[in-house]
This record gives sequence, C-alpha cells and structure tokens, in this order.
Amino acid sequence: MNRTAMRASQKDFEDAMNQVKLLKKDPGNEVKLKLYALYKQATEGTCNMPKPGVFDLINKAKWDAWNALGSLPKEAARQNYVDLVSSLSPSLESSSQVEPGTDRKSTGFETLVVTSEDGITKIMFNRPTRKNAINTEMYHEIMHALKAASKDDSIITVLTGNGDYYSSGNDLTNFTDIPPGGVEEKVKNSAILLREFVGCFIDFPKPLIAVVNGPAVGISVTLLGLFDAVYASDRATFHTPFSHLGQSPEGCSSYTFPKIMSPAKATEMLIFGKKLTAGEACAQGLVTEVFPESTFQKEVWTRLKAFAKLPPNAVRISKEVIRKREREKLHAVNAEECSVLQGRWLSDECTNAVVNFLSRKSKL
Ligand SMILES: CCCCC/C=C/C(=O)SCCNC(=O)CCNC(=O)[C@H](O)C(C)(C)COP(=O)(O)OP(=O)(O)OC[C@H]1O[C@@H](n2cnc3c(N)ncnc32)[C@H](O)[C@@H]1OP(=O)(O)O
Repeated sequence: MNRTAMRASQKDFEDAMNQVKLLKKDPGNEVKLKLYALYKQATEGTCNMPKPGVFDLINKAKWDAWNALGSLPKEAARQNYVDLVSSLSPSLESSSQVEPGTDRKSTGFETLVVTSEDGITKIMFNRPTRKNAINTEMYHEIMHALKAASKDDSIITVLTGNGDYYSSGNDLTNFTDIPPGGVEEKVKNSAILLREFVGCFIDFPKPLIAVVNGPAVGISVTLLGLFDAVYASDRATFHTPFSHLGQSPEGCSSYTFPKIMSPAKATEMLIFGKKLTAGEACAQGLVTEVFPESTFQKEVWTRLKAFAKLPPNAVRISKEVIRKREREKLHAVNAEECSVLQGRWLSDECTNAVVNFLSRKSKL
C-alpha cells in the first residue's frame, strides 16, 4: 500500500524519530529544518512562539520553518514526518549494512579517499572546500576506515589531508544539527561519538602516521599525540583554540601534550590557544620531522614506503610493546575529557563562539 495513503500512528512517528538518530549520512540543513518543523507541528501544533531576533540565526531559521507550516493539522504533520524519514532510509540501510571492520572500497566514502598500496593504507580527508572540517559523517567514516585498516594486509596507516589544509578540526555546523530531543540529547550523542572516535585511535594496532600537509586545527591537532610519527610540511601550523571556542581539550591531549612537550608549553597551546609553526611543534616533540613544502610529498612517501617493507609482525608487536602500558590510562582520560566537554558544549561561552563563527559566514 502507498505509505502516503496510510495514517501514521504514534508508534510509526516514534519509530521514525529513532530512525533519524541512526542516520549516518547527514541529510543536509534543509531536510533537518523540515524534520524539525514537522516534529514541532506534530507535537505542539501551530507555531505561536515569538519570532527570534534577527541575529539569533539558528533559532530564527527553525522558527521560519515551523511557522511556514501554518495550520497544518498535527496528524498530517506526523504523517509527513514519517514519509520524509522513510524517504531518507535508503541511505540509512546502505550505511547500517556495512559491518565495522569489513573492507570498503575507496569510492564508498563521501568524505575520505582511502587507498591501499605498497603496504600502506592512506586515509585522506577529502572536504578541501571546507578545509577538511570533520563533520558527523566524516567521524563515522574515519572510524570505519581505521577499523578496516587494522584488519587489512597493510603494514602502516597514514592520515593526511586533500588540498591546502590538513584539517580545520570539528565542523562547527555539527552544533546546529539539533535532534527532536533538544540540545541535551545533542551534546550527549556528541560526547558518545567523540569518545568512540578517539577510542579508535587509542586502540589502533599498527603504526599510525600523520602526513600533515598544511594547517591543522582543534581535534586534528590533539589526536597527533596518539600517533606513532608525525611528518609535517613547513607550511603546516598547529592550533588548538579551545578557550576561544568556550571548549576544553580532547583527543587525550590533556594527558599526552604535557608529557610530550612539558606542562608549560602544553598550557600555552591548550589553554591560551598559541598557534605553533611546524618548526616549533617539532622542537616541542609533537612533530617528528619537518620537510620543505617543495619536497615534502616526495621525501615523506619515499620514507614511508621503506617503513612498509619491514617485517609486519615485528612492526605490530613493537607498537604493542611501546603503547600497551598507556592504553587503559588513555581510555580513562578520553572518558573524562568527553564528560567535561559535554558541560562546555552547553555553556553560553561555547554557543556564542559557534554562533559568531557561523554568522560571520552568514550560514545557519
Ligand atoms: C562532536 C565532536 C567534537 C569534537 C571537539 C572538537 C573540537 C575542535 O576541533 S575545535 C576547532 C574547530 N575549528 C575551528 O574553530 C576552525 C573554524 N574555521 C576557521 O577558523 C577558518 O575557516 C580557518 C582558519 C580554518 C580557514 O580560514 P580561511 O582560510 O579564511 O578559509 P574560510 O574560513 O573561508 O574556509 C573555507 C570554507 O570552509 C568553512 N570551514 C572551515 N573550517 C570550518 C569548520 N571547522 N567548521 C565549519 N566550516 C568550516 C568556512 O566556513 C568556509 O565556508 P564558506 O564561507 O561557506 O565558503
């Protein structure tokens, strides 16, 4: 039977709400606004809230979407919500059918290019027009790619960026995607995602190498403390503006950075947001070696190809011996950092910083 001819029950509506939470592919802001508006109409009826101020961009966009539904009856809104979610479900099904750890073709990723050759699995961030900002989909895809790389026949795994940036860190529009359960649910889900994401780096069993092709910001920097080697172009910079964003350190950096570079140097980066050049980051132990931009790719990949010819078992066992003592501690640090961040994400300091960034760019 045609779904639109049916009347969606409360149970259908609740199932659809749960399905939305499982979407791995970001349906885009337009669809998210539509879902929000239909949810509000289905549960509260016609919009009679005061219109938010012109600078309150996010709430104004939400209000506009809800208000545009006029006096649409609650039952019709519920039906439209269920239909809209069901139209998104092919992407839900295709992503949930892929078992973590199974091999996935490079073309199966939206936000990454993943290749495997000469004993090296290369995971390249591939959102160059967004400076390789990590959106929700990319967090999931990186975890997926790491799980696959841990099981494939490569010797080492390399992360790098496409374009002029390594990565600009967390995609700040991630914070605008508020589920029907509200901001509290959003920050809870984000903390769960972040903990699982960082956990994949803590547990990664093979040498993990960063080829930092350009500036790195936020979580793309803090994670470097969990890598086994970091090679940087001399045009790379390393910047963790957490206080400016009303946030706090993650990626286990509250533990790894003071150990790597001394507590005082870590303070300058993690609390005061000091941006390091590649040379400074190397002098402080965060970067293994810096190469001139003109020869960076050639020199680094020649070296990596030589590493990848080493006996695989010796390489893997040596990493295990070096890292295993710290693993439990790192998981505890990760859990604590995510819990602290949950509070930060609800703060006015964080909200204002994100809205300032987004409104500077006139985006939702
Ligand atoms: C859920 C888990 C959370 C984990 C916690 C993680 C925390 C962090 O990672 S904190 C760090 C967050 N990142 C930032 O604060 C960086 C924000 N971006 C910038 O400051 C700048 O974009 C820049 C310095 C990275 C680059 O500046 P510029 O060279 O002038 O280039 P544009 O600003 O024009 O950027 C091009 C295009 O890309 C968009 N974009 C860049 N970075 C981000 C980002 N992190 N989030 C969202 N969007 C980003 C930028 O808005 C531009 O878009 P258009 O204006 O639409 O062209």
